[in-house]
Amino acid sequence: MKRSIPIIDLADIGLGNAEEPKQSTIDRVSKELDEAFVNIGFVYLKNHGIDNPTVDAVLRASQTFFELPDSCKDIYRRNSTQYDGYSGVDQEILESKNLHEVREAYDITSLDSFFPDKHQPEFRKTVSELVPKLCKLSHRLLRCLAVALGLDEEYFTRCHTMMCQGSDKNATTFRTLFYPSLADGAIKAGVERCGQHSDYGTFTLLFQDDIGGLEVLSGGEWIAATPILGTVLVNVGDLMQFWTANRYPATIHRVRVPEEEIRRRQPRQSLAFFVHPDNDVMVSPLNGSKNNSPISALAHLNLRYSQTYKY
Ligand SMILES: O=C(O)CCC(=O)C(=O)O
Ligand SMILES: [Fe+2]
Repeated sequence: MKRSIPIIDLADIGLGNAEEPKQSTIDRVSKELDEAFVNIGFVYLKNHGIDNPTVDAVLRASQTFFELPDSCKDIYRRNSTQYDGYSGVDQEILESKNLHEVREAYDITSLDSFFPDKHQPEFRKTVSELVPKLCKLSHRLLRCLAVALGLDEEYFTRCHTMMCQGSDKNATTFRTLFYPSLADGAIKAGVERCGQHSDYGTFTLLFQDDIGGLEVLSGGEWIAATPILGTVLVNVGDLMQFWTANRYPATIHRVRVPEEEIRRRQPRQSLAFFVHPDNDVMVSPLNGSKNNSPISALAHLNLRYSQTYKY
């Protein structure tokens, strides 16, 4: 049977609710998250409390930045020692067989980081509205996951205390992605928008526009992760898979170049929030398995980056 990505209603765990969430909601959401992560590693959340205008404002400000000439964007390029900033087409190849991955991105690990203020001041303003909400929502999900795994409710939040305070402390990254129009000709072998990969950290939150193309590999089949307005998509990262001794799979996903030319001509945008533990947190499987030695969150991430970035 073809699996599908479930939708969970966060109800009073969502950020819209001023009061503490009810224990019954925490218990229900924890159970549903556990089921979704065990079965497919992906889930849509509704009623998360991050409003569409806040998300749309970042998408619009990002688009203006990405449409600048390369000579401007080059000023903000990230490199092997400086995680924050702009990456151009082909700078990150996620699937080694691909010749081209036609994707641009801008990464932020701290709101004090360097932003393209001179060329696009709205970018800092809109990202600074959204990122604190992403941190807050992530903490609420980390609590539910601890409950789901039978741990003390603060187990994971204690390991994620420095999110968005700079990559020297915690590598959690807000990334705005832009997949340019692929106007010319047919689809070519070895050209993707985003090659197949799993994410690296604890989990990822993803907002996507309505263009589509994201697919998730489950039970040997590719399943479309169709955009659903008002939801955020959450998926398990490699480090969480290791932490949970494979209970939660870091599911492989990709973004395909659309087959219909009319859709290929349209750029696609998404916003990803890659949640990582604090750099010095030592991670080992929660079930006590001694098959692998513990690894620090930072060492794990550096290993994964070294496999994908072309500098
Ligand atoms: O753009 C998307 O929808 C997904 C991007 C992604 O998987 C990633 O950047 O890790
Ligand atoms: Fe990803």
